[in-house]
Amino acid sequence: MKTGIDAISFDVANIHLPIKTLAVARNIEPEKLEKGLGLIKMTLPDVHQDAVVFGANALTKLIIDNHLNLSEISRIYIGTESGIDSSKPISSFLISLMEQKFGEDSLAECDVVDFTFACIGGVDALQNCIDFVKLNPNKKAIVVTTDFAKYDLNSTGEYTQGAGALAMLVTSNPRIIAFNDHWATSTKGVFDFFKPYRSLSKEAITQNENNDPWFDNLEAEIEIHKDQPVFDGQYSNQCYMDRTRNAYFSFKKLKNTSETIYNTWNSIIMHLPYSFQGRRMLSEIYALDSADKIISENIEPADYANKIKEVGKSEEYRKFVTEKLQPAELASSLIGNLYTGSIFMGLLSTLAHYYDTKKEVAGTKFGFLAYGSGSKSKVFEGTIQPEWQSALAKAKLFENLAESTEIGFETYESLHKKEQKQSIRTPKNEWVLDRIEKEIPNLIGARYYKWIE
Ligand SMILES: CC(C)(COP(=O)([O-])OP(=O)([O-])OC[C@H]1O[C@@H](n2cnc3c(N)ncnc32)[C@H](O)[C@@H]1OP(=O)([O-])[O-])[C@@H](O)C(=O)NCCC(=O)NCCSC(=O)C[C@@](C)(O)CC(=O)[O-]
Repeated sequence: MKTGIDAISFDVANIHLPIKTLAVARNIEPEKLEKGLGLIKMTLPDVHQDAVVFGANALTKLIIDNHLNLSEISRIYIGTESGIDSSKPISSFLISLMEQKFGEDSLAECDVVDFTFACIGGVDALQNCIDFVKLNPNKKAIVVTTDFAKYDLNSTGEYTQGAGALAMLVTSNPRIIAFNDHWATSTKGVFDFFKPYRSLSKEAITQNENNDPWFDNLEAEIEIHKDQPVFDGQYSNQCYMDRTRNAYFSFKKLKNTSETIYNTWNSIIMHLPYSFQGRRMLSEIYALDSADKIISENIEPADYANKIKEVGKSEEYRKFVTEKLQPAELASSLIGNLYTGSIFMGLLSTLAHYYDTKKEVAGTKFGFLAYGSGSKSKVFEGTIQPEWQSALAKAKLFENLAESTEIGFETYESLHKKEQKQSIRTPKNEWVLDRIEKEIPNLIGARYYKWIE
């Protein structure tokens, strides 16, 4: 019995700042962002959007486009690191919104929960749902990944921002991709990127040393949780590289093979915090696992990094990137980081590209290299199924991304600082954040959403 993804839908923020505009405003060479990191646009939520809204919209599309009968859905598992409440998971919001739209108690027997492990939470949810469906082949599960990758203004993460969600139906005998049984993991507890609760004294708030506009409305000593992470960019790259390399070679061990695994993969789908992360990180694995061992096992550690750099710049590696990685990068360049959704957007981008260019990939294997800060990598593979094209006929990924509304730098900053009060786009056929309760004492902070026809 095969198990995997039967249908995919998505909802990404449909307003964007061109990366060139940001580069000029921040005095960064545009070529560094465009040609060095592969960035074209950066998406961000409108006034009425948050992680619940993106997740609810992707899930609603999945249900409607695939005529799903909700009584058949046994699980809705969410991957997210943009939780809006420390107790009530995003899945609890999604259940109430779906019941609002599709009928009271329509999901009353469905198990729901959020998985948080930075960007890899969606892969954890998927693996869990796959195992569940393997044990219960007649049951169906849904994985939703939803996030807003928000970074501080002027930080090195700023140009990698993005927002949106994907929803995936997990079934037996899936139409899109069936996953093979080996899932390799590499874990190490590190502080490369995290979102701690920060204690702020009254004095620190008054001084506001970093001129953070967020402090303006704070008066008392407070424990705050900011959407923006604390991170060390270059160290996070090192952690990404170490975990994915270890997981990749564990995967080889699990498969008990000495063959060059990436050569057996038609496409490689990696977590992409920005478009070119995969190509910048994979050269090491490429060199280490090449059939003719580009790097000799006896190489001196000092020469090792230089050799990897050399390999990364070689014509052969460039060809490899164009063939196996580039299709996954296309959507990332136009969206930015989706955190938990990035790896699945890479899958959708690859398939949408092959769909649009009429390339048949049924029967080929795709390799996945997932990463989440903190840190964990998982490596696994799947085989594209014969019905993948009909299952994705409604996706229209690149047409949808082309309709995104461009905003200027001032609007971007005012959205980022939450000073913008009026939505940029008029919502239609979608969920929106209606209000956040401020008046009723035991409901302060409760968030209400509504469907706009
Ligand atoms: C990712 C970094 C660190 C990049 O940091 P950075 O300092 O902006 O860029 P860089 O110096 O690392 O690389 C710039 C590249 O542009 C090139 N360049 C320079 N100038 C030019 C030019 N004129 N023309 C053409 N190319 C140019 C330059 O040569 C270089 O390419 P390379 O040669 O190394 O391949 C930064 O954006 C950052 O801090 N981002 C936030 C953290 C992050 O994304 N980390 C990634 C790994 S961790 C992860 O993926 C998990 C995460 C973040 O998604 C969170 C989660 O799990 O929840």
